[in-house]
Amino acid sequence: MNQLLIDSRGVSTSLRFNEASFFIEPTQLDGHNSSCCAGIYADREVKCTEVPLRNVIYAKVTSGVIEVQYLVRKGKESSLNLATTAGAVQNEDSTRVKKWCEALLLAAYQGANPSKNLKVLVNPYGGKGKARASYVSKVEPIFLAAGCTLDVTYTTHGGHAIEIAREMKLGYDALVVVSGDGLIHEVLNGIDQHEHRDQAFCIPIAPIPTGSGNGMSLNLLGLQDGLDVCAAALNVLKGQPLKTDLFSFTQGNLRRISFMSQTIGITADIDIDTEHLRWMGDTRFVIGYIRAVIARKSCPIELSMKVVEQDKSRMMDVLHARRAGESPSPSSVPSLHSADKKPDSPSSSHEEWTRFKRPILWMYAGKGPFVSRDLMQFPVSLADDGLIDISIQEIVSTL
Ligand SMILES: Nc1ncnc2c1ncn2[C@@H]1O[C@H](COP(=O)(O)OP(=O)(O)OP(=O)(O)O)[C@@H](O)[C@H]1O
Repeated sequence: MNQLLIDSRGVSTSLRFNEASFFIEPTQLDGHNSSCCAGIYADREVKCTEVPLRNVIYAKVTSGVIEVQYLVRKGKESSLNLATTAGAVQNEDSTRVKKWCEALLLAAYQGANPSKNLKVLVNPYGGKGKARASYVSKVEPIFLAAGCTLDVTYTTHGGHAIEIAREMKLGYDALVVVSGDGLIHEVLNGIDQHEHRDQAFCIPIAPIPTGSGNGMSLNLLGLQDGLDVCAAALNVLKGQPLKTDLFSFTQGNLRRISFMSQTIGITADIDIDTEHLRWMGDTRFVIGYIRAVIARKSCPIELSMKVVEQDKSRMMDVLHARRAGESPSPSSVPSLHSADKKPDSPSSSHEEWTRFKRPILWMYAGKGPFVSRDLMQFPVSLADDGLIDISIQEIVSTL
């Protein structure tokens, strides 16, 4: 039977797991186990804690004391926190207890190694400036509990992450970026200059959301968990690598890699004009947007694009088919273009380009869906569809 009895702070407690969950359940002191997941123990309520196996971080036994660490929520809507159940094992031989811990870990990690080799970058300047505190108090304890090897660098200046990623050793299981999207942008551009660029691009990048927008984390983990640093740390340990498109863009002679969005007009100004409002978190973008819309600053652009789809309902059909697994993701990813290869231009290509030349308030191009919690800018975007989604706000008369 897959159950262990421990003495946890004077209370006899049963630990067991099945293929979905790990259960911690106080039992009767006389050793008679309650058979369900809630009951009456003495004159107080006995509660069984059910933890999804995905949230189990580690289990070990040392000198007859077992310790299981896992992430739990205090309430349905609250964020995850690291918790520990520990106690002396009752009437069990040590070999069986060791095997029980191994079996729990095997189920919780589905055979993967919990103890990962991680390169961690922390940007103390991002968002509200709380990255260092969040990392030390919440994220690092989770990695250490899982037995990870950590190589941590706190960035000291803008551009620092480019330098680190450019020189980075290969062989990390993941590159953990404790910041917002700006630092991820730097990391990708550093990797783009790496001596072994293709291999370096294969190291998964895992965001821990401590910036302002945190679009990448929201897109990976969803609205409930996208801003939860513990959920993001869990993703580092348990997530599966996901391939995503990158864009290359050139401004003057400078070529850069972009992963989320490029924008022109007031949406670009918002980011820059609200730098002094960092203390507000992502609310700074809402304030900036309202101010800019009232000012209605016109932006002249000329845009040439190869249009794949303009019909919104057909875009939704494609999205639903992918989500339902009816249409497969692209089986092979095109190889990376070298930095000196210029994309074809409207004048050099025979393919059909659509030209747009009217005054606008903003043009937003990229992948999503979210660029921040309040802005689902690219609702039908898929990570690997090979497309850049473009939305344009023309200036319309209010008369
Ligand atoms: N120690 C530092 N001091 C000043 N700036 C830094 C430092 N370390 C990194 N930076 C810069 O901070 C910029 C913003 O970082 P980050 O993306 O983490 O936060 P954010 O802009 O608040 O979040 P988001 O991009 O999600 O809106 C980065 O592009 C980087 O150039």
